[in-house]
Amino acid sequence: MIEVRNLSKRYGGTTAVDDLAFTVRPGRVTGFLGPNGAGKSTTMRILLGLDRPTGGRALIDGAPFARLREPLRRVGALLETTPAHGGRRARDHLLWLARSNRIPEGRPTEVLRLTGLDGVARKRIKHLSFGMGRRLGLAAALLGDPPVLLLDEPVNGLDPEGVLWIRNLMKRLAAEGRTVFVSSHLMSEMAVTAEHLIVIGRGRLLADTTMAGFIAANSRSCVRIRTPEPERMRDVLAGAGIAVGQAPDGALEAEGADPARIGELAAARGLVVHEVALREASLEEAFMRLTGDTSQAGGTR
Ligand SMILES: Nc1ncnc2c1ncn2[C@@H]1O[C@H](COP(=O)(O)OP(=O)(O)OP(=O)(O)O)[C@@H](O)[C@H]1O
Repeated sequence: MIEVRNLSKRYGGTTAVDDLAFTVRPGRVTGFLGPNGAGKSTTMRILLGLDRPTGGRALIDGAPFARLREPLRRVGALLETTPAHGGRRARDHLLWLARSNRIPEGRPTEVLRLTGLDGVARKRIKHLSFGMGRRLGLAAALLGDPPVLLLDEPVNGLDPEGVLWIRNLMKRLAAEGRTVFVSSHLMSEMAVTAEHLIVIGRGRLLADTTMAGFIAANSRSCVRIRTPEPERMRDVLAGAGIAVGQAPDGALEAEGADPARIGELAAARGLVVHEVALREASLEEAFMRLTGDTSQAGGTR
């Protein structure tokens, strides 16, 4: 489990993380969202002992990273820039990591298979494609079979097959009972991957909730109506107390209305309708609504 307690980080006059507190639990994928400059990478770096907090604590299984014994067995991490020696062969890189962390020598072969890299195990890292490099980063993260995984933008720059593969891998790792904490800018991807969300803006916690709860709380669904008699439809709906707006393509839109009720009203007045469809709000819309006024990068105070 990951615990962030009253965490703050200042860089000179910039507050990157501001009294942040949340817990990431095992058994599900937790998405970490926030506009550019919200403090996601800073929080992840502090969790991994790569940066020191100005105040508060960031704990993995109850201890700060620096106090973890055999850290690769406790937490696996994929950062946007995972350093690896380009001249080294993929398998040798993993062997070196395994030896320096008392991980069994057979494990590199296992994680190479798990990440689909068996065929390139002997290639030098600098000759791997971008996607293969990401897979190697994941192989290193999984080397110690850790119960906690921290992944910073893992699907950035991957092709659709790579994106799908990482999505399924994250879900499988969570289903095995691991804590999977993943940051991403890709809302559509998070919507189908994460069950729980931590959303921050300007270093502060904005939401800590289930995916479904987040969308329900921060968005409004609307009913789309297409009819050859829009003016009459407007009047009928207005008479029933339903406010109607207009979509860019000319269709009518009724926020928070019930499609069945609209269908019944139209039928009662003999109105022709070509479409009455409920349009559920997306994670992206909910995110924009919540973070709208926090999305300027930076937090200078
Ligand atoms: N080493 C640093 N020195 C000075 N300021 C920094 C440093 N690292 C981050 N910041 C600032 O802290 C704030 C948070 O940055 P951070 O990279 O953590 O945000 P983020 O949510 O990961 O953003 P992005 O989505 O753009 O990656 C930003 O204002 C950034 O400019």
